[in-house]
Amino acid sequence: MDKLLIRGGRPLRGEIRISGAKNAALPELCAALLTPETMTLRNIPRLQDVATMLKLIRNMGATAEFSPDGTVVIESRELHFPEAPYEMVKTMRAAVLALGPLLARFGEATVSLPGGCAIGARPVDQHIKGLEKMGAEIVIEHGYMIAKLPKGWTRLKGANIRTDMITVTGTENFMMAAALAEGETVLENAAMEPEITDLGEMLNAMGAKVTGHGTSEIRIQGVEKLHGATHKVVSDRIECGTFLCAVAATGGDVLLKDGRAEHLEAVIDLLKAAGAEVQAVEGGIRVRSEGRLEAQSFKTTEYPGFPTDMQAQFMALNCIAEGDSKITETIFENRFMHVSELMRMGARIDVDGKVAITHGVERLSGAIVMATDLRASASLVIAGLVADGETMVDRIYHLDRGYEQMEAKLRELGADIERVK
Ligand SMILES: CC(=O)N[C@H]1[C@@H](OP(=O)(O)OP(=O)(O)OC[C@H]2O[C@@H](n3ccc(=O)[nH]c3=O)[C@H](O)[C@@H]2O)O[C@H](CO)[C@@H](O)[C@@H]1O
Ligand SMILES: C=C(OP(=O)(O)O)C(=O)O
Repeated sequence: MDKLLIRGGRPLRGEIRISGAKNAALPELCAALLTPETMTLRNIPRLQDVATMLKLIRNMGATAEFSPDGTVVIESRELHFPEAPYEMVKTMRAAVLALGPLLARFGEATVSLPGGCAIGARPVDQHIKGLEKMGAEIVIEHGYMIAKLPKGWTRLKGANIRTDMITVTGTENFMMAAALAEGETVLENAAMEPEITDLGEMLNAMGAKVTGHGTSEIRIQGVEKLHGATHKVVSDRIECGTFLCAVAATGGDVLLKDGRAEHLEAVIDLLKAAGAEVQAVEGGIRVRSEGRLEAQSFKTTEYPGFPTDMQAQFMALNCIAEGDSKITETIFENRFMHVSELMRMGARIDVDGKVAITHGVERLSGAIVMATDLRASASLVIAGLVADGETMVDRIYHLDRGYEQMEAKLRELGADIERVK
């Protein structure tokens, strides 16, 4: 199993390019199934989750060519197997995003229930309820959601859907299903993440009629057919935020090309309050930092609030900053798995339910630590970059799910980091 060996203590300098967003690429690969015509997606990141999604859609009968320049060309004229089997869903929850498009275009879908994961229970009840409001008949059998249209129906019907909480992939499933439904769908309490806006733009490029994406009320006027199109995946704000935290923690001066400051306001405001210099520049974001930063308290909330996917990385920064911080996780009930590993490196953290209090220490010391989920892994890498001596991060298959060439990018910036078997 691959591990990362990091010798800490080097500032980061230079420039790297931020990749396309995992959380936009995954729904958009599924959205390509909404048309029999050729779809071209550019700026697709080379990640384990993308490889799993491509395997999934090829398994259904679609063709998908991934070129070295990050372009994926997909054709799904017919699908002989509109299913997302457990084997694939268990390693990538986002496979649930196949449900909406398959049902909308083929009138049937069989998708494994994802089950819980390290960060929480993560049920998909809202996805099911919303699609049922559009007329879908969904039964749970043998761990699978088996969905079909009622007898005599050829399309889903538009509906008013108000979810009990804001759900990102739920909103995406409804947008894709509604694009081919009969009549209008109104999504209230919709997620507003930049990945939702990007999906809306892609659907519109395919001939869909989506308005309000990026606000809490999205309207989709269903059309009979969608056509082929080309779309460029938005840049990954979480990868960008992770590098911002890494530079703020180690000190240095880095240009993050293609980083979108307007998608990271909550994170950037907090980094500035901590004492880092962060500037939107033409074509990216420049971050500079020196000396010890001041710890910052924050609470994770839906976009445009502080993202839960950045909580672990900012916590690593707070651990070596001056003073205490209070971190409240409101999205997932079990997203502090990195705490005990950070403590093994000398961090001082108290956890009580959904609140973690960090007490800044002057230095961390390298240790063997274990990654438990994607962003927890990123926080351990940041801790390793500032720690004295060697840090070995084990189980980095989590990291490979969502970061493209993280160690190569860090090495380019001067970090002493290598992948070992
Ligand atoms: C592929 C992708 O885009 N993943 C992101 C997406 O995950 P994902 O879309 O799975 O997360 P949601 O926005 O759906 O989850 C928000 C909260 O709602 C709950 N919930 C959600 C759906 C449902 O049917 N029932 C229910 O109870 C979840 O357990 C969680 O507590 O948004 C999360 C929150 O920003 C991010 O951390 C993930 O990186
Ligand atoms: C939790 C995440 O992803 P997923 O929803 O794919 O598990 C993440 O990207 O931090």
